[in-house]
Amino acid sequence: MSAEFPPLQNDLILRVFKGEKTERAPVWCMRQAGRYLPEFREIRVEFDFFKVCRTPELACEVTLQPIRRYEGLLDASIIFCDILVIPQAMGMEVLMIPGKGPHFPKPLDTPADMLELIDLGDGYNADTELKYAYDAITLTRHKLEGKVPLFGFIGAPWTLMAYMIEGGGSKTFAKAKAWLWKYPESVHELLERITNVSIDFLKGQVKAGAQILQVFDSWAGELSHDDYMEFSFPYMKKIAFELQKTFPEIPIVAFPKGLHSKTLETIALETDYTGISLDWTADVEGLISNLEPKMCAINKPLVLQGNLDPTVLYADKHVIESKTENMCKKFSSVKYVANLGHGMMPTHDPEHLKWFLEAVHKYSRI
Ligand SMILES: Cc1c2[nH]c(c1CCC(=O)O)Cc1[nH]c(c(CCC(=O)O)c1C)Cc1[nH]c(c(CCC(=O)O)c1C)Cc1[nH]c(c(CCC(=O)O)c1C)C2
Repeated sequence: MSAEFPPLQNDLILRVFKGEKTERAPVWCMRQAGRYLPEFREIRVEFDFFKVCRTPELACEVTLQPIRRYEGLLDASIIFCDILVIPQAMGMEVLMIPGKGPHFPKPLDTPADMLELIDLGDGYNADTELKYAYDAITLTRHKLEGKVPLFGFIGAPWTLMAYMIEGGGSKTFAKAKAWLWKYPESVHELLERITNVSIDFLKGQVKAGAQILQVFDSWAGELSHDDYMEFSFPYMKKIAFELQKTFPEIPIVAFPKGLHSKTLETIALETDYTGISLDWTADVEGLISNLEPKMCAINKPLVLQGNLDPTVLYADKHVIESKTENMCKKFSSVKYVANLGHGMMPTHDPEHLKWFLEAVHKYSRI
């Protein structure tokens, strides 16, 4: 399958995920395609958000925009899509309201509403329902001309469940968390169903040409360690297990945003994730000193990704450089992929991102 694609010219990030020491840290950014780029906003004037996701030529174009703009500075691309295409594929309506974010006109209110959800399966499967995403990935692999590898992604089951119940973003996640205590059996059924669709979707993305995968558990930090272990961990674990079983050569990264060291350690030690992406609140030095000997003992390299606070990109060049240098130093003893601790923001200045990328190139060199 991959033999049909142009040969890869920059495999830095793939080598890090294999546990190799590299000449410098590879770098990419979550939401590197998006509203902070004027060329993206131009496309969004004309096309609705999900229209862009569903039109392979448009999704490919916006995926390539940052690769073109930051020529030679980014070491990976990520397919333009959204985590909410899974709830859509399961039959829920999701709108993207400009300036506000995702909106579900009919969120799940009680477990009875789960009856209307569709499982991808016989006659209605991920291959047909999410074909647009696979076509976008295949087209993008060709159009990238082997410049950098392409990430595919999904949202973690807990994070998707939270959106499906809240109907959009939330400050407290009170509705989604109330389900955990009121309807634990239905919650596990729902998480299992989302997990199975997600596994099919990730496998389809790899078959279409994705070379690395990331699972975004953006709302992991809303759960205590014990609740994370009950309501997110088993499903996260199953996803990595199934993907590694089928595609052992494809790295898979977990981004469990907002978790503390104990839970992060459990993910590193007890799952098949190739790497863990950290946000800026993580205790990097503490995590590395505790975890590295334990990973050594199980013969698994510790690969970490992250974690500059995205708001640092509002600072001037000098501050961005010194914060990036400091970040690179903290991770220098492990296999490391530089990134932000969360996504680019619409009000970021594209020039400031360039300073960050250049600083990684400069300060992560060994
Ligand atoms: C650019 C963009 C995206 N999604 C949304 C936007 C902005 C909307 C617009 O253009 O109008 C709406 C869009 N979609 C979502 C949100 C978050 C809403 C909220 O805060 O609750 C918004 C504004 C939901 C979503 N969507 C995603 C996550 C996980 C990462 C994270 O935590 O930020 C989440 C939580 C993943 C995502 N979403 C996107 C990507 C593309 C690839 C890239 O990174 O360049 C990715 C990986 C693309």
